[in-house]
Amino acid sequence: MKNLREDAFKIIKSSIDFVLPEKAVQQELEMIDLQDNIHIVAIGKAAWRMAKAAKDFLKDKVKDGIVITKYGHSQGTIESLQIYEAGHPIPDENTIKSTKKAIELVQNLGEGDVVLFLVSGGGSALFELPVEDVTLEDIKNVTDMLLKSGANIVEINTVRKHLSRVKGGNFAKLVEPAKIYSLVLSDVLGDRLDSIASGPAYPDSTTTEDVEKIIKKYDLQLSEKILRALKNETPKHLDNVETRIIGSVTKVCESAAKIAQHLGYNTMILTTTLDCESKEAGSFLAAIVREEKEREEPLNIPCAIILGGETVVHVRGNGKGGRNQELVLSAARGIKGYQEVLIASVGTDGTDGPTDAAGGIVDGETVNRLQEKGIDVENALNNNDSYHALQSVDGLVITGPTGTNVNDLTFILCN
Ligand SMILES: Nc1ncnc2c1ncn2[C@@H]1O[C@H](COP(=O)(O)OP(=O)(O)O)[C@@H](O)[C@H]1O
Ligand SMILES: O=C(O)[C@@H](CO)OP(=O)(O)O
Ligand SMILES: [Mg+2]
Repeated sequence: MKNLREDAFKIIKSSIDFVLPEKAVQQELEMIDLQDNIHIVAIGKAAWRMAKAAKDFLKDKVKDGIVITKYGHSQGTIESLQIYEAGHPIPDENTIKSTKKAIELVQNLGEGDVVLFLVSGGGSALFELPVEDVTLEDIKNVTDMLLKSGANIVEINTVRKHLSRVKGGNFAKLVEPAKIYSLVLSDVLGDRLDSIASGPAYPDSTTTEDVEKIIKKYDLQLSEKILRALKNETPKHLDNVETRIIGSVTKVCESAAKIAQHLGYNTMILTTTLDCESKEAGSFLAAIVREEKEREEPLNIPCAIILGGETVVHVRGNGKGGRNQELVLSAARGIKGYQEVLIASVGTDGTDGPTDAAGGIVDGETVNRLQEKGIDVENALNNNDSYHALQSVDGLVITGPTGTNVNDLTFILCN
């Protein structure tokens, strides 16, 4: 007899453990021969763990360095490195303060120096110094507007890159003539290096024309000042940078598949690029569950169907939630009444939206249980209040910050 819920938590824990950055950083550093005089700059939600792994491996070759991560994401001191925490997903004063420290650290380096740049998602909010005339307040407003617009991360970062002195390849320019060796943990679908953390050390493929299209598409109401600033073009060629991707959503899906198989499920990775509206993704997943229960297609039961990606939410309500929680709550509607089924979805970074949950988990009884509590699913979805709905039926997945960040893992279990 299978315990789907127990298995789901095993799959979540083990597959996230598999994509913690330590091993990947060390393996990459083993393959390259970095000289002395290394300066570490680590940004993003996985920055602390990446920097710790690099320092433990390179030891005294590291001259100095800086870590800029999200609040609650650092785990103590690392010898020779300055550690900072700052605001995410909206940047704050500490973002600017620590970014200035990072610039100080690299701006007078010479040709013999190497910056080991450890990049992970979250970097856009944590690493920022706006172009002239643009204030932190402006950046906060634009970020908030973009995050709620339903724009995907590539579009969001296209705009952010054109308002920044460090994003879109600009940081690499500040590091010249020193070299940059970048190790990147990808949380952008398709591993677009100029989008991950807004590509501070990668030639930017987006242009001011792309920015104009995005402003129109999402009807963004921006001031004259911001529109003027957005005319800044980003570097398209960089000569001092080498880049390697050391982890992505594919890895977490592969590891989830392995664990599910080991637990006795017939397993399939359906996609690693799920990118539609969260609610629509939920409806689609419910349709797959029904197909399994009615016809055992596409897999024989017991089965695990795994998806990776990053859905989007057009936030219109004033509730609390995240894209994974919204996805599963939406899915719960379409699997109502089915026995021995489950749908789970989590952010591998351990935080889904501005909540303390990594994501959510629902089954065929979720909607009935919500009704018993007096919660209407449609109302909760319309108000983007998936967190409180799921909380009332023990449907939240809480992991705390994981120290990695490779997008979202979603899966179905059917028995
Ligand atoms: N109440 C809500 N319900 C659903 N999604 C939300 C809500 N509030 C914010 N979000 C979404 O959460 C996203 C930020 O979540 P977060 O997990 O920090 O993203 P990431 O892990 O990609 O940094 C925003 O893009 C926004 O669309
Ligand atoms: O920093 C960023 O630009 C994005 C993508 O890399 O990460 P997150 O969605 O975690 O903020
Ligand atoms: Mg993201």
